[in-house]
Amino acid sequence: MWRRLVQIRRKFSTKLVVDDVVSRAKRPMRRAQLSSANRIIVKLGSAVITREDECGLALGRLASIVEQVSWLHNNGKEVVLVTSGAVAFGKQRMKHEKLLSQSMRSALLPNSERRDLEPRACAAAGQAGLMALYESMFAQYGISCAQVLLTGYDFLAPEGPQNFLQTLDCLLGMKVVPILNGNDVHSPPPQRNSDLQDVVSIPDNDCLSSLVAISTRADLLIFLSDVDGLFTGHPSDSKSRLIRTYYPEHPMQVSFWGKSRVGLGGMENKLNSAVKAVEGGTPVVIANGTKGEGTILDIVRGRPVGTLVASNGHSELTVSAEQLADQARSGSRALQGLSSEQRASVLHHLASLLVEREEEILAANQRDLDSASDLSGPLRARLSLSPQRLASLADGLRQLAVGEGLELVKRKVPLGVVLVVFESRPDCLPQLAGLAIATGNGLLLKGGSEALHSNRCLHSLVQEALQTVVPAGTVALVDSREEISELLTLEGKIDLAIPRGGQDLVRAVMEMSSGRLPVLGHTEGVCHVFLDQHADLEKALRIVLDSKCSYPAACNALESLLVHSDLLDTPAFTALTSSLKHNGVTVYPGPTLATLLPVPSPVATLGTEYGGLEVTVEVVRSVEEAVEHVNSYGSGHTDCIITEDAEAARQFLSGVDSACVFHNASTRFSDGYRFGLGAEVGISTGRIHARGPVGKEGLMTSQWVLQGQGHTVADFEGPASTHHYSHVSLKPSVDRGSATNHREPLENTVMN
Ligand SMILES: Nc1ncnc2c1ncn2[C@@H]1O[C@H](COP(=O)(O)OP(=O)(O)O)[C@@H](O)[C@H]1O
Ligand SMILES: N[C@@H](CCC(=O)OP(=O)(O)O)C(=O)O
Repeated sequence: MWRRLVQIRRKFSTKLVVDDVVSRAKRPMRRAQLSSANRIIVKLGSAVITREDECGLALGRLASIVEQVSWLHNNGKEVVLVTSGAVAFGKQRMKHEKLLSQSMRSALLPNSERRDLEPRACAAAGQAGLMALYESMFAQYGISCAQVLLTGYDFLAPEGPQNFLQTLDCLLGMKVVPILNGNDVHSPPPQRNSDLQDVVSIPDNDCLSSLVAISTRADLLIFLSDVDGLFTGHPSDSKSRLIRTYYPEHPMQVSFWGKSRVGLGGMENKLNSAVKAVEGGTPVVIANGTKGEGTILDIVRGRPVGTLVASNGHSELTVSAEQLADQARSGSRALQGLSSEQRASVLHHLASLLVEREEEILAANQRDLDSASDLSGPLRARLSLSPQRLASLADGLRQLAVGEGLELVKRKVPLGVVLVVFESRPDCLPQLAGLAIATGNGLLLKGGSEALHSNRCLHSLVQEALQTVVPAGTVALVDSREEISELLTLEGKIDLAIPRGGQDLVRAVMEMSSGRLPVLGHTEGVCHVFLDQHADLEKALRIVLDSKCSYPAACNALESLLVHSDLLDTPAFTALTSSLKHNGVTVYPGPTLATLLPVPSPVATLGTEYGGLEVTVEVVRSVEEAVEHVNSYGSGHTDCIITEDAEAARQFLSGVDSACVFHNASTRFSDGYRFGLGAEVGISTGRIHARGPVGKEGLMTSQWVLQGQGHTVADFEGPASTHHYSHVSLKPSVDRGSATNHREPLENTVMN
């Protein structure tokens, strides 16, 4: 079968393939681009068309497909249907006929003349029924359709495929939906091993669709089958995974066996046909046509449905999302195999590169800043790098490199592969890479497009530092948003997703992953400082100014200042507000303050993260009220009380339910580097164990190691038990792989 296909293709290619096919084929294709596809070929496999119980056509499914095709057609797209199912449907009809006439035939015909169900005869019978149905369904939408039956000769004729192309053009021009199938009646008899010279049949409709896609220069070919797409192995095997994107330039390991209930070609043939179509310039999506409604429209809208087979633009660097995850996983394993000294040397190398290549990094950063004129003030501030920032990043990496190696029984192990999506701040990149290297994790990074050049520059330095010891793919930079949505569905390939940015980003990541991956949320920072009536004015001034003005774009900057009502008429309050103004800070009164002082109208909403030189000032009457305000309007990030009254401080620190609660200290201390974590994965405002600035421990999990000497549970439990659990604390044991310095003593169960 495949030899015949190759033969047809070879002949076909020499006749038809036009120059621009090569350039069309080399265009990289992303899902989002599918929405601009104009000419779309939809191929329906036999299993989509016929019912599972072999009783007739699957009317519900077909109606939904016809409805979607009609919608596309009525919205200006040129849709060509390629329908299989004539043989399968015809077989059902003929079986019925055969049963009816069985007794008569067996009486009249000698054994030698009884015939089995002949596929060509079945196709002839089935095709008429199929077309009748399509006609009546399309008529519901006011659309006419036309039958086009093709053979290999249509492609191989001396004059080329122009005859049928002209017919197609004419039909499309007249807004008629062409419905294609192979002309099975012209096939050689099934038992004959055909002479390749005389081949006029096309092996199957996957092959036919790809030939049609290439010759009509279609923008998209959709294969609808009875499985969700191309899997790494047979879909019924629990170890198989759906492949979301397949780049022919980077073939993946796929095994094939079996076909659909009634299919002819099988998945291997479908993939081969898809690859040919891609080489001819048409991207392909293989998806399930038997479940759910709207699959075709979802594909055309660029949603991550099925498997996209497309060119990556022949880029050596582009690999699929899954391959990126696989590379990061094997990189993580390689990192785990390194000694702590080797890992520390990578971190030191990266730290030196950040300092030595300062000029290169700042130039890349300047390119981003130059093209970011429309970015809001806070985002622009976060985007900007400086020599000081690079020096402190380098310092943080050197801190990460210090490992003491503590022996643990419940040992710490890397999570595996972590995906971090971050906005604006390029300085996140070396921090996150450092944390991943220190903990032995593979890392996939997606930064904002506004920091493209800075991120690429910093990532190349990470690769440079890494490549002497582990594969470069251990820390990968992901290019497109589309890859992120694919990566977020890769259960088992990615162990944790961390969005670092505003609430919108966190929400988008959670939605895209829809519960398939654990997500460690780092959301906004609406930090409060409460000025108690027993505050020291001098401390208050220093803390408030530092919290607000030292880096207003940071998530740990002050956004809401709460002032005890007793301070309102004091020189302390006046001094504080005028010094804020003096430092360029715009003050917005809260609703209560607005009723007490002759100030302009109050802020519309409390709990705003300004990210710039702006602050809300509100009045509260007690510590309890301050605590309640913070818990209601804060984001659970960092909140501080300024007071000399120990009881007030105790009340605030125990009442406020945030990741970080401070007494007489700037909110800006809330930071992984300042907490001695070297660098931070992010600041978690969630309530799981990783809370506040999350350093290496956020990228680690644990593993229990049990050393026995032939112990069984029966030795400890039940009437014949000879041992008992004593749960005595033991000395810590070995820490696998990580160059980390876990100091917490862990308890171990001893069995005697
Ligand atoms: N690696 C694989 N991924 C997906 N499907 C596979 C794979 N290997 C074999 N198959 C089989 O391929 C079938 C789809 O191909 P095919 O029988 O040609 O379908 P259709 O009739 O829709 O053209 C599926 O039903 C599945 O059983
Ligand atoms: N012309 C044949 C095509 C068969 C075919 O290619 O089947 P499938 O592999 O299900 O797409 C028919 O209509 O049954």
